[in-house]
Amino acid sequence: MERERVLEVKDAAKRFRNGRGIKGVSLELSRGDVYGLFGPNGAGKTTLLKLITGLIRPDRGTVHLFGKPAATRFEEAMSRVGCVIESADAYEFMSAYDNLKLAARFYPGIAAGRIDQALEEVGLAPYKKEKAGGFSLGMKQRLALAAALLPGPELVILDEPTNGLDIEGMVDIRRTIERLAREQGIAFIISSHMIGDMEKLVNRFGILQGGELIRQERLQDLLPEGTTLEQYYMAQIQSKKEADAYA
Ligand SMILES: Nc1ncnc2c1ncn2[C@@H]1O[C@H](COP(=O)(O)OP(=O)(O)OP(=O)(O)O)[C@@H](O)[C@H]1O
Repeated sequence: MERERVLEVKDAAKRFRNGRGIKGVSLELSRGDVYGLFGPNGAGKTTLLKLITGLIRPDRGTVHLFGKPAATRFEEAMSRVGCVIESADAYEFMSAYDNLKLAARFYPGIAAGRIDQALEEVGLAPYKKEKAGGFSLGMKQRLALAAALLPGPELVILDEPTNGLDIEGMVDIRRTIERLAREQGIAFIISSHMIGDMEKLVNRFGILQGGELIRQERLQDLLPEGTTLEQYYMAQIQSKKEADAYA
């Protein structure tokens, strides 16, 4: 049976004044997919995520969320999406619970008890009364994820969720995402530089380079025996650089 289509980006382009941006990107995500968005610094990953969440408008192309055009049915579409883009900042002087209470004001009609449930889902329930200022980076990332989970989203967009985390923090976030995708069928799109770590998590991935999606694959069966995703990634980036040099 075909899984429900959660996101469809068609031929999206955005060019900034400095000539950078993204060029003709198309991608699709279905329920339960965990999609890794990889690429060098400045490749356009954050730009693409911002475009999906309506933070910037494309010059060209379309974004459909749950089968509906995001441009005209934005609020309806975004009520089913959670995102953490660019910063996982919390109000340091407030408790984890109060941070989420504040975030919950963006989602009218949220069920009572949802805050506790979201804290439970990311493993922060025992720390709910503690001030976020005393949290480790990993705990702050989990708190930001909890805020994104508040509306009970079907798609979660995460920009560099493991950036700056130690190994334990990375494994922790990865396991949380894995569980949410498996148990709740939530689709994730995650930008990251931590390719080795993401290999264990994603079922699909795309490589952005110079604003173009140069590769888009299903992880299963892709890698020859003994090859890591990191090696595959480096080979793709290198061959695009060589192709561009000869063009
Ligand atoms: N608002 C903006 N105005 C002008 N240029 C921008 C703007 N936002 C992004 N850019 C440019 O677009 C390019 C892509 O940036 P983006 O942040 O999407 O890359 P990224 O792949 O997320 O990089 P990183 O891995 O470093 O976070 C960069 O060269 C950046 O300078």
